[in-house]
Formats: sequence, C-alpha cells, structure tokens
Amino acid sequence: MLRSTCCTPLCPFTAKQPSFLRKQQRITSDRFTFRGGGGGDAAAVVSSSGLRDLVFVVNPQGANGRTAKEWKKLLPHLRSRLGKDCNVSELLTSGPSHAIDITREAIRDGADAVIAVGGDGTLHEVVNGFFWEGKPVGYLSGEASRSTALGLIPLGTGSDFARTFGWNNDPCEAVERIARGMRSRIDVGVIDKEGKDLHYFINVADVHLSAKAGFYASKYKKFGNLCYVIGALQAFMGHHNQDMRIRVNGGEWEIYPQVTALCVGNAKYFGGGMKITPNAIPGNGNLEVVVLQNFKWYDFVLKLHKLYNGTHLSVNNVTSRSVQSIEVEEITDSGSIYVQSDGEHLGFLPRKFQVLPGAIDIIS
Ligand SMILES: Nc1ncnc2c1ncn2[C@@H]1O[C@H](COP(=O)(O)OP(=O)(O)OP(=O)(O)O)[C@@H](O)[C@H]1O
Repeated sequence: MLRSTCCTPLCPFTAKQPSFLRKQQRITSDRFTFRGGGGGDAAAVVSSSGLRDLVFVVNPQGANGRTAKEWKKLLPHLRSRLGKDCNVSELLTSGPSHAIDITREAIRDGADAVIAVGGDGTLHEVVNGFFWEGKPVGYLSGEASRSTALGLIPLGTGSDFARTFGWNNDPCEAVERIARGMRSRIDVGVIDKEGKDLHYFINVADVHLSAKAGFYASKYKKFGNLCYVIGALQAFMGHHNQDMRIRVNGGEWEIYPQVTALCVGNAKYFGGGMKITPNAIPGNGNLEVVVLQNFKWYDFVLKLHKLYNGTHLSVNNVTSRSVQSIEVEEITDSGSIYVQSDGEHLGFLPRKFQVLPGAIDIIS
C-alpha cells in the first residue's frame, strides 16, 4: 500500500543499507543534457553542463492509478532536491512494454540513470530495456566504460523488489538515494526458451501455482495487496501438482515429483511481501531456487506465515539450492504450466533460468 509521505527537502533518509551493497561508487556526469517531457520520447544532446542526466520512466497506471497521483505530488520536491545537480526528464508510459523502448533510447542517448517509477512490472520493463538481442544496450556515441544506472522509486502495488533492500514506498527516501548517486553492481536473471525469446528479470521468476496465482492477481490490482489473495484462491481451483524435470548448472537431469511451485530468486520477496527465496542476494552471482512439492491447499493455510517471514525452508517438502542456471521442463508435455517473471506472465514451460553476474549498476 502507498503511504502518505512528507515531501520536503528535509525529509529524513532513515533506511539502513543492506550489507550486500558493499562496493558502492559515486558517479558524476560531465557530458550530456537531457531534454524531455511527460509522454514524449527521450532526446539527449551533448552538453558540458556537468549535470547528471536522469530519466524518470513513470507508469501512470501503476497501483491502479495511484502512482500518477503520488508522482504529481512528488515532482516539485524532486525537481527542487535534484535540479541543482541533475537534468531531470519525466517520461510517462503509454501502455505495456513502452518502458522498455524508452529505456533503450535513453541509454543509447547517454543517460546517467534510468529510474523506474511504479511497481515491479515497470521495474521489470525498464530492466528489459537495458538489453537488446542478448546484449547490454550501450551508449551510441561514447566510451564503452560509460554505463547507465538503474534507479527505482517504488510506487506499485506489491513493490516486492524494494523490500530486499529495505526500501519502503516512501518516495522521499528514493529521491535521497538518487541525490546521493551511489551505485552497486547487481545480478540480473535471464530466461530463455530453447535458446530463444530472451527475457530478463531482476526479482523473482517462478513456475506453476505461484505463477498462475500471479497471472490472476494482475487482474485484481484495483484491490491493492488483496489481489494476491484473490489470485491465489483462483489459481487453487483446478490446480494439480506436477512432476518436473530439472537440470542445474548444465549437470544431470533430475526428477522432482509433484511440484507445487518452483521459484528462482535474484532477490527475496514476491506476491506482495512473501519472503519466498530468503537466501537470495542480488549481487552474489547466484540465484536461489526454492521448490515446494506436494503442497495441499491446507498446507498454505498452516504454513503461510512461514512463507511470509522466510522460515519455510525448514518445512517438509521445501528445498532450496543456490544455482547459476536451472532448466525446468514438465514431464507430461501439457504446455500449460505457467511461468512468471517479476510478477509478469511470461508463458509456459519449458524454460531455462540463468544468472548474469553484475549485469547492472543500481542506484542504492
Ligand atoms: N500507460 C499504461 N497503461 C496501462 N498499463 C501500463 C501503462 N504503462 C505500463 N503499464 C503496465 O502496467 C503494469 C503494472 O505496472 P506496475 O508494476 O508499475 O504496477 P503494479 O502492478 O500496481 O505494481 P506491482 O507490480 O509492484 O504489484 C506493467 O506490467 C506495465 O506493462
């Protein structure tokens, strides 16, 4: 849920930095001035202003339209807090996937940072904009060493990625992070289907029941975090655990009987605050895979609190392992096992999930 916040330049920054954000560097710009406006495409021109060029990609429909309202309230504070050191461009998305194109263009034009304003879906699209045809997008006319950082103002329904960093939905704290301009390198996950259809995730990708629940939850975002409960109830109807075949780090294929859900975490939380992959660390070069097997509906009732506080790894039929890659197939080729990445429906099994260590700088 969005909180009402005090948006003054004196807004205190209180969030503690997690220990995995060790190698931080402050980056300053000396070359570009960005010009943009709400709704338009990014356009960058070379300048010697010494200002950092920040592109804010805003999903006005995030959190059922509350993102737009919060953003409008935040903008005067943001401009006054950052305007001295930064050129601020505000670009509103016009629909699904638009954030991907805006981000690619901003990176090619030399932005210092592209900042997702919205929920995990918007962040997910911005992250996908950092890549093109399997490679990182680069600044078109400049040094290879120059890299655009990813930023986040979490203003979505679940905003699960931010929870791993201890960031809440207070946009003033996010503005302070951006003002400080500290960067940390973090990993990104990549998903492919038989080597094609590359798709990137930064938070959690998952398979089967949870992915189906997420698919339904996305239709009930107007109910806030309750959408996850409604989605789960709907997904339970007609749900069957499925035998699956998995292969970790290119090794031998293994059979996992009666899988309820398989979750691949680069970060820890999904589904509106469930600490599903509690050992995942976004900068450690690995993904945490948690598999729930043979769960019945009443197991969720009895163990839900454990899933929320991340103590479920000690429960029977829950396993966790750290991987660089994992391939997942169903045994009975039904083509109906859901796959989700960062809360966005991606399609159906089979899929391969891999880590790209240190693929992106994040403003932390
Ligand atoms: N202008 C737009 N109109 C409609 N949908 C949009 C628009 N811009 C982006 N979207 C889509 O809105 C979806 C949800 O956005 P977002 O993740 O920001 O909010 P949320 O779903 O409320 O939050 P969370 O994902 O954290 O629960 C994204 O998948 C994105 O594709």
